[in-house]
Amino acid sequence: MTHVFPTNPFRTALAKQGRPLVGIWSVLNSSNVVEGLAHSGFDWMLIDNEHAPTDLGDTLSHLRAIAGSDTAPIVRLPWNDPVMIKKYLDIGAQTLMLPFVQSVEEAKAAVAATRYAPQGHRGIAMMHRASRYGRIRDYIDRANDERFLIVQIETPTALDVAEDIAAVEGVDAVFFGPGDLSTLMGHRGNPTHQDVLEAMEAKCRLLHKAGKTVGILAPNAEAAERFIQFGFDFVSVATDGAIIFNAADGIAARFVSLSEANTAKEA
Ligand SMILES: O=C(O)C(=O)C[C@H](O)[C@@H](O)CO
Repeated sequence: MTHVFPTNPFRTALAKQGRPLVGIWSVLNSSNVVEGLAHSGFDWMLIDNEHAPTDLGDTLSHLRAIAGSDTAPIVRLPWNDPVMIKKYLDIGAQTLMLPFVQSVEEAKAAVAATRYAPQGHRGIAMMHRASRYGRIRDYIDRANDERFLIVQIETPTALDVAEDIAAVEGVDAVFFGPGDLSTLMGHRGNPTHQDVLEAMEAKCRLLHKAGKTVGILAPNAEAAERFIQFGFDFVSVATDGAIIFNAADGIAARFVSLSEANTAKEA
């Protein structure tokens, strides 16, 4: 039986759709939620290992839950760390997002960690999920080309050199983090401050001129509309936690007030 290397689904979606890809951010660390959302129609889903209690083993379960759907997984690692990068690639994460990349040197180090020699220094193993436990015979030959690396631009320092970071060979896309960026621009708690939005959009224009792929996380639905209309290449429009807890808060408030009103009427 021949086992074929899966082409990178996120790269395929970017090439195929020709429109901003719509994504969802998963922080709840639940394979049931990931599996359910994988069939909602989002183009991509980010499994967050930076700010969620999600670890390597959890991510493995979530990748299994999303497999077979039309939603492309992206895994955000806790940090730009070569040891973590190796482990996540070995469990079959093909599209990685790395937080807080601030310089060309850091971007180059990230790229090198994702590639086998001679282009990089990813450690070699064959018996892992990514190679179908050794059954994809050309895994090592093709792995460098089938991974997709997204680095986050989320500090003013990184924003200043975003074109240089994006130009590093092997960086496939950059992604703005408005939460950290706004804080470090002096607007803590206000990721949709006009100065922050305009700075990211101005930089996106320059990156697009240079032919680069640019993603962004929308802190709310209005920002999501704005970013899609602006033409960012991929936009996270919601988080699983916000969807569930906002809906739950509304339902609880509605029926608790009904219950209170009814009880007051009866008294
Ligand atoms: O700085 C940001 O914004 C991000 O990097 C995204 C956040 O970390 C994410 O957790 C959404 O709140």
